[in-house]
This record gives sequence, C-alpha cells and structure tokens, in this order.
Amino acid sequence: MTEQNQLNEKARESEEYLSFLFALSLLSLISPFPFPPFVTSDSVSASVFPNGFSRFYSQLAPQLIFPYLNPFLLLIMYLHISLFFKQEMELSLIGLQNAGKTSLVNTIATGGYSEDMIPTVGFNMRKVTKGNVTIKLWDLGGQRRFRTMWERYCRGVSAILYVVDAADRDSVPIARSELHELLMKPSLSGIPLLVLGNKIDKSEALSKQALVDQLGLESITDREVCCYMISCKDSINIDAVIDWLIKHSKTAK
Ligand SMILES: Nc1nc2c(ncn2[C@@H]2O[C@H](COP(=O)(O)OP(=O)(O)OP(=O)(O)O)[C@@H](O)[C@H]2O)c(=O)[nH]1
Ligand SMILES: [Mg+2]
Repeated sequence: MTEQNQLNEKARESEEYLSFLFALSLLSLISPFPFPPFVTSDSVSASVFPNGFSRFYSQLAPQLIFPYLNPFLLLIMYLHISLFFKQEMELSLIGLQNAGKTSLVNTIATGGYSEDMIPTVGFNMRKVTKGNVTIKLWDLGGQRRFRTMWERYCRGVSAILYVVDAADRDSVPIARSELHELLMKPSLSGIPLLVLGNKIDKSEALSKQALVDQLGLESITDREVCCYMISCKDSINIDAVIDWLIKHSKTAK
C-alpha cells in the first residue's frame, strides 16, 4: 500500500471512529440503563481504586476510564476529538485558459463533468470537505488578462495546483514560461507545487515524462514538486490528487 493510500485510509478510519463515538454518545443519552449494563461507577471504583484512595478521585476516575458511563463526558470527548482531527487547507488552482481547472474543482467536489464550460472571469472560490479536511479552493481565470492575479491568490496557500492541458502541445511552452515566472516571486517561495497534466483521455496527450521535461520541472529545486497525469472527463487519477491534498493539509496555516 502506498503512503498516500495509507493516509487516505487513516482519514477514513478517524472518520469512522468519530461516527462510532457519536453514535455511542447518542445511544448512552437515550438508554435508560448504564452502558454497558454490567459496569457501574461503584464497582469500577472498588476494583480499580482500593482503600485509601481519595474519595474525589475514586469517584471521578471511573468516568475517565469508562467515559461511556457519562454521556456528557462522551459528547465533550467527541467534540474535542473531532476538533483535533479537523484540518483545513487553502489551495490555488492556476494554469492557462482551457486547461480544465474549473472542471477539476467540479470533479473533486461532486464527481460531475461537463463539456460546456464557461471560461472563468476573475476567480471562483469553492469549499470542499473530504474526510476531516476542509479545502478552500481558489479557482483562477487562466486568460492572459487574469494571470497577474495569480501571485496574489497563491500567497500563503498550503499548495499550488498547476493544471496543464497535456493534449494541447502548442500551449505547453507558454504554460512553462508562466509557471517559472510565477515561481520566481519571493512571496511564493517554498510552497509545494502539484502539476496536473489533464485530458489524458485524448490520444494526442503527452506522456508524463514528456510533460515533466517540457515544463522543466526538474529544474525546480526550491520546493516540493509532484506531477500526476489526470483526466477530469474519465476521472483518472482524481483519487491520487485528493490523497495528495489530504497529505498536504498538515501544513495548513
Ligand atoms: N477531453 C477532456 N476535456 C476536458 C477535460 N477537462 C476539461 N475538459 C474540457 O476543457 C474545457 C475547458 O475546461 P475548464 O474547466 O473551463 O478550463 P479552465 O482551466 O477552468 O479555463 P479558464 O477558466 O478559462 O481558465 C471544457 O470544454 C472542458 O469540458 C478532460 O479531462 N478531458
Ligand atoms: Mg475556469
């Protein structure tokens, strides 16, 4: 199992654990019996804390050891753990017009895909929740007149997603120069970069190695760089993208 799959698995496990705790707290709230019925506060006190232990602790401790005895403690625990596990991140999606940025946001958010897309004017902001991670996505317009905004919306984000139309070979050199110009800005130094070669459902799409070479990704050494080949249309490698995002939410500000 890859590291990314393990992380995804962990996020799913913590989500399942929280649901379990929540269900248990609801159950103990509506149950007329102590839960489980054979454990009582007194019997636990007597067995775990024999003579001499202070009265205060001997009464409090069973609640801590068996929190399901106390539905309110369980609820507090649930809220605490859910806050602890909750992670947030902010991302910017950039790339030339027609690369598929807005399509990617739709695919991540709803799994939906449409051929009839309207070019983004300025930017869109979308919030997407995946497991315990809330992702705030800045989807920026890729037309030349909007590219000057890219830097402003990339400042302070957890990661930059650079989407490239891998099937539009003529646009790749422009995508390369725009990317390198942006990464030279001191305000963006060190921010992890995820490059996505989109539209691999098309036969004319470049291979991953060709895209890496033509974008000059090997020369970027001042930050973490990762590249995936994806298709929003056929939902190829979208899971790998989501896993990468969850992994990088740990660096969220
Ligand atoms: N074949 C194919 N077409 C795609 C894919 N992803 C997006 N498209 C198409 O590419 C076109 C542009 O998609 P958008 O998501 O609007 O592109 P964008 O990068 O947001 O463009 P701007 O907002 O102008 O910067 C649309 O017609 C999409 O249907 C894909 O994976 N495969
Ligand atoms: Mg768009």
